Amino acid sequence: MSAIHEVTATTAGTVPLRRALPRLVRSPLDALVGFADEAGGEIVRLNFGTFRPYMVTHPTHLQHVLRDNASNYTRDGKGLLWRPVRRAVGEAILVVEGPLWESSRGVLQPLFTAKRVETLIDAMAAAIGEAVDALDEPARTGQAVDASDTLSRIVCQATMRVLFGDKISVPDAMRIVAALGTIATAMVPRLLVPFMPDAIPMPGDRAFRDAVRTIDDIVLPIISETLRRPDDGQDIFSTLCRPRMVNGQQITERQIRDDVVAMFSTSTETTIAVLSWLWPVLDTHPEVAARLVDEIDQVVGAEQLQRSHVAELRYTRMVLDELLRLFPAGWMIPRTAVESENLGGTRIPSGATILVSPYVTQRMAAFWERPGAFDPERFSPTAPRREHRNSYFPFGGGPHQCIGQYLFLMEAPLIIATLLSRFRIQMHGKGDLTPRMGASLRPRQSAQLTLVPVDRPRAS
Ligand code: HEM
Repeated sequence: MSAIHEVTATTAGTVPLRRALPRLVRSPLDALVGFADEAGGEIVRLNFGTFRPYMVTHPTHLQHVLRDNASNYTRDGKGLLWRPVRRAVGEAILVVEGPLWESSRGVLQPLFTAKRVETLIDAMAAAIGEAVDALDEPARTGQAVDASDTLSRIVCQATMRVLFGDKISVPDAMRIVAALGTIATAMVPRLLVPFMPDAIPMPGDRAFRDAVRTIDDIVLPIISETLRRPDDGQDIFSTLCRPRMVNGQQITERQIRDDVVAMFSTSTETTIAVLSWLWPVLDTHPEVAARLVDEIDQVVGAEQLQRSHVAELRYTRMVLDELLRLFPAGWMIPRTAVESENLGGTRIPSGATILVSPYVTQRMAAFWERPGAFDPERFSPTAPRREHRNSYFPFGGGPHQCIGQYLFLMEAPLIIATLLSRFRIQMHGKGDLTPRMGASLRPRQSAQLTLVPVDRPRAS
């Protein structure tokens, strides 16, 4: 029995509805961090009326939930919090547990190991370079570009090339990204009132349905075609369409569709969301911007970006680590307790909803100095070791740990370095670092950017 069980269990402290509600209405994300700070790392129960989840924030406790006793804290795709996500991605790797999850994870994971990702760097750098070429024209004419659209196009070109075998065209990929954006916004009312039955219409439902149809019209024909003509390609369609049995039955077209959509959404939305914070951060932290540009000038200069550059972009990586601390795309990780247990002195009843949030723990004063300050130095190799190592977990942990983390950590520096080696980027207006709550965390407004070409001869 671990130390976690050796104390007498008490009932979790509760944040009463009358105290929780006004703060949640004003600013839900600040409210969650506030409740966690006030509880000082103890498990706290949030009273949202009929929905009363337990928020687990201490690094020791969350490691227990996500990893050490993961089999007792399942994702329970049928649970309240998952319902809106399930309506979009159905039976996908992101939602289910058991044999179906094992089968999807088993076939997809080999595509994302550190070793395989390493082999994708040059193809990805080339695709990013091609997408960034399209910015030469607005840069030459001084026309502003929208940060979200620009990032979406770059990420789509890179991701469709290395993960989806160019089977989805970039314009179609952009339509899927837009549809997923609609879904993310349209599901917020249902995330806020998760106990509302599907049969009762809510704001956002129609936009949600239309967006799902847009996605299906693009991906279903590709799946049918790949099933008709199987090949040994290493892209996501070919991999998921290979025959495999789950629970004694052949995998269905619907299940393949759900995994394709989940993989599309995780591989694009997360990267776009995290990188969309770069512009407001650089605008409000000119010293970080200067150091980042300086590193990229030194390492990349006028060269075409390639594999050998990535390991040398050390400050770029520190900036990314800090972006992932303050704005982790997967900001909420819900679980359901299978059996009751005593977690760090608090009784967790069977069936309880558990909320683990990288966003919350990574901003708690108990574990981070000046938690709200953007300071990449925290991740410097010479920084003192963190007392609570597990207070940083932007990619989750345990059996469901993100399979895309190596890909992200390769792709994001390539995008930043390609852009900043070719342009000086000015953001219009003032950078605002307050996130908008949604399926992932994005700035409240997409930045408008002016790009000034860096004047130097381009090496071939
Ligand atoms: C900034 C980038 C990203 C962040 C912050 C992030 C975060 C996370 C987190 C927190 C989880 C755990 C969910 C849970 O435990 O329930 C997760 C799972 C997952 N992520 Fe990511 N992710 C990122 C990028 C990606 C990318 C690029 C891909 C795909 C290429 C990806 C694919 C997945 C998948 C498939 C899962 C589910 C794994 C499973 O349940 O077995 N993610 N991610």
